[in-house]
Amino acid sequence: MTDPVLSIRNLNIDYIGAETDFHAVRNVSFEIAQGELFGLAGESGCGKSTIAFAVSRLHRPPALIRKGSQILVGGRDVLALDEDELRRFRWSEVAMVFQSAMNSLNPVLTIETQFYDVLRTHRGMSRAAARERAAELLELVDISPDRLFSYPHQCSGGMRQRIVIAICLALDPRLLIMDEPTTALDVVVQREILQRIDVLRRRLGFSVLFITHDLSLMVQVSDRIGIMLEGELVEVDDARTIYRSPRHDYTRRLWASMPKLHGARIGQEQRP
Ligand SMILES: Nc1ncnc2c1ncn2[C@@H]1O[C@H](COP(=O)(O)OP(=O)(O)OP(=O)(O)O)[C@@H](O)[C@H]1O
Repeated sequence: MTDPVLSIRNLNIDYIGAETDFHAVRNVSFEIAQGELFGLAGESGCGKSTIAFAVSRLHRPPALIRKGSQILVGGRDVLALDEDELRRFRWSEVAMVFQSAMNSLNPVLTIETQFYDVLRTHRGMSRAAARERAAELLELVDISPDRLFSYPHQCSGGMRQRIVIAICLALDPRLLIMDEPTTALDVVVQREILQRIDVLRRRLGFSVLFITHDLSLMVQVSDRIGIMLEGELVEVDDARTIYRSPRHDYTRRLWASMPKLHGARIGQEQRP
């Protein structure tokens, strides 16, 4: 793989306890290429979110990244960034969409003002320029620019989540981390949002780290998938191979627990 967007090497993360420490992420290494959609799967508590938070340095005590761990984004050593560098790095290099992201919009501000806050703070944009850019970004996620003047409560859950994604894309990040981004939404809306992400990453070239419990959606949308078990990454392969010919017994059991797949992979539906 030439110049991966994300490179994780020997990542070890502990949760420090009063009596004992819990080794939540164990010697994990993987890479994500430019434009690649990488899915991370595994049972609840296996360490997926801990990795997602560490990549954007959003982990907080008691989480502690052990010495010897390495996280590079676009070749930069994320673990060595100081506070100023981190502020610039977040949003512009890596943006993160959480499960509850749609509730993270400020209820008393219009959508337009929320775009403006990000674009003014990070790019020094004027209100008029920010409005123009915000309208373009809303169109990317299939939302009419008229919505700029709505408040979050006037938008549906699916629309709010797409607005958050549009705000995340405002600064052209290299990597979008999506941790259970659509879990609170109904399945049709979930699929529509992932289809849109798939089209956008092909068009704009950003990479995606995608975490979900919806394994069939993950298989359909991902290029490669990593399987985690009790803090370790036990298998990584392209989505088709890992689904059809899993090597690890745990991966087999994981697939056995999910409903059978019907229909084409999302990316294939988009291709002519
Ligand atoms: N603040 C914390 N203090 C102590 N242990 C924690 C803390 N946060 C997470 N853990 C533990 O670390 C392990 C990994 O948690 P993590 O949230 O990364 O798992 P996950 O795979 O994302 O789970 P889920 O799919 O349920 O979100 C779990 O055993 C969890 O109990």
